[in-house]
Amino acid sequence: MTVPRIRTDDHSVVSGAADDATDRLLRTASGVRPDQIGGPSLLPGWTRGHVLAHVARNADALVRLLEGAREGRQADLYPSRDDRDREIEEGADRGPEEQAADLEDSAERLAEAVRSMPKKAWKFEIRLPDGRVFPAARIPWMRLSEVEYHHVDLGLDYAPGAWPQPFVAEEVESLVARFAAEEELPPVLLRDSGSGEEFRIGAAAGPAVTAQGPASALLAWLSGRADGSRLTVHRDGTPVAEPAAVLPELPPMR
Ligand SMILES: O=C(O)/C=C/C(=O)CC(=O)C(=O)O
Repeated sequence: MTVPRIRTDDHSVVSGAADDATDRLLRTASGVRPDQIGGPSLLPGWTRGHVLAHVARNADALVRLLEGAREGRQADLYPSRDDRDREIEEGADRGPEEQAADLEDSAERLAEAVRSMPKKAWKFEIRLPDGRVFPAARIPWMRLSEVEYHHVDLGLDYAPGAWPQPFVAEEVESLVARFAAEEELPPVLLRDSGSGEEFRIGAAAGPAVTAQGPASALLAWLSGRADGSRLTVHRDGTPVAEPAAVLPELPPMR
């Protein structure tokens, strides 16, 4: 089976995908009941309200990056990590209607910032404090990732199986690249049961366990959104009854 691909710096195509993802999230957000909003999300210590407030403030943070790129200067996503966390806390306790309205308004501000980017500004090189450097053209992918992962984090009806295939294919490769040389991580050979593709992560010594499943289930585990219990795991060729007890726990990105 050929997996459809998408270039993560194709800002025009990815912006369309991010808008579609945002529409799906808005549909979910507008159906959240008052008794659900303060309930736990899949992210430790965060309610669904924290997740929705974070996605709204992330749109504003990405507008700051886009404005900086447009003006040819480095901009910060957030004034500081403390400011980021404070804004999320402050927004977490709002009711579902206010959350959904903020999500929609902030997404519209981001869409407007994307629309007003001159062509050459997409090439501006962004430098993040963690040392990563990439063209502004990759900002829409940052947004797509935030929206897709955090939609699942709400722990409502949107599950990893709903992630679009092109998103899954790129993110699996990206997380495999991140974890491939991790000395602390026991080796795991991941096999995509749809395409047959294999990926290896973890550089610690010892034989690899194999974990097989649909690409979306591999990504759910790699991104810390699932414990791997939906994967078929073998150790030394023998099926493992409790995959979650054998697979290393990976941290959820927020
Ligand atoms: O690190 C990335 O690739 C993406 C980062 C973001 O989109 C910004 C955030 O993580 C945030 O808004 O907290």
